Amino acid sequence: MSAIPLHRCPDLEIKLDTPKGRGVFATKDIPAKTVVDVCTVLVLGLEENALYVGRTALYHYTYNWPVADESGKKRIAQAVVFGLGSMFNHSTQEQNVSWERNAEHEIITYRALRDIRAGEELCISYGSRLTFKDTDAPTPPPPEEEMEQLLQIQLE
Ligand SMILES: C[S@@+](CC[C@H](N)C(=O)[O-])C[C@H]1O[C@@H](n2cnc3c(N)ncnc32)[C@H](O)[C@@H]1O
Repeated sequence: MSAIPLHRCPDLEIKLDTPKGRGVFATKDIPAKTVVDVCTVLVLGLEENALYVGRTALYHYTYNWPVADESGKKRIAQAVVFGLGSMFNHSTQEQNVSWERNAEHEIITYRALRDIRAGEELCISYGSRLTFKDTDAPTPPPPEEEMEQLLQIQLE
């Protein structure tokens, strides 16, 4: 019988009313490299996702998952992640948690990328294609400043 050892850091809480909705926060300091959670996933069929799940709120909770279709061609399916994996918000600049897929065992392992202080939110990266307005995206410079920067580059 094969088995997957589970780890979940106990020093966490879900805050319900952040600008990103619910989010995962540290209640104590968490050292770098700590396994924060090991989550199982449910890999959706390619059609199942396109026809049904992609039209529901679950669409915002699934992860890309590599699969092979009937002809052995590599495709990207979607997977529903159970446990805290579905509660981590995205940060473009301040992610402090990494995630690693294990396609064979259908799990994702989340680890602290650095020391995380009590009170900090635990954020991962969703990649560059977001389906929502990022509340902590960097503010672009005002147009005049941008033009000045462009002129500077052209002069150099
Ligand atoms: C996987 S869920 C994360 C948990 C979610 N906050 C909740 O309350 O269920 C992904 C959703 O969280 C929100 N979210 C995550 N990161 C965000 C960010 N940087 N800015 C704004 N909203 C974010 C978006 O609504 C997104 O569709």
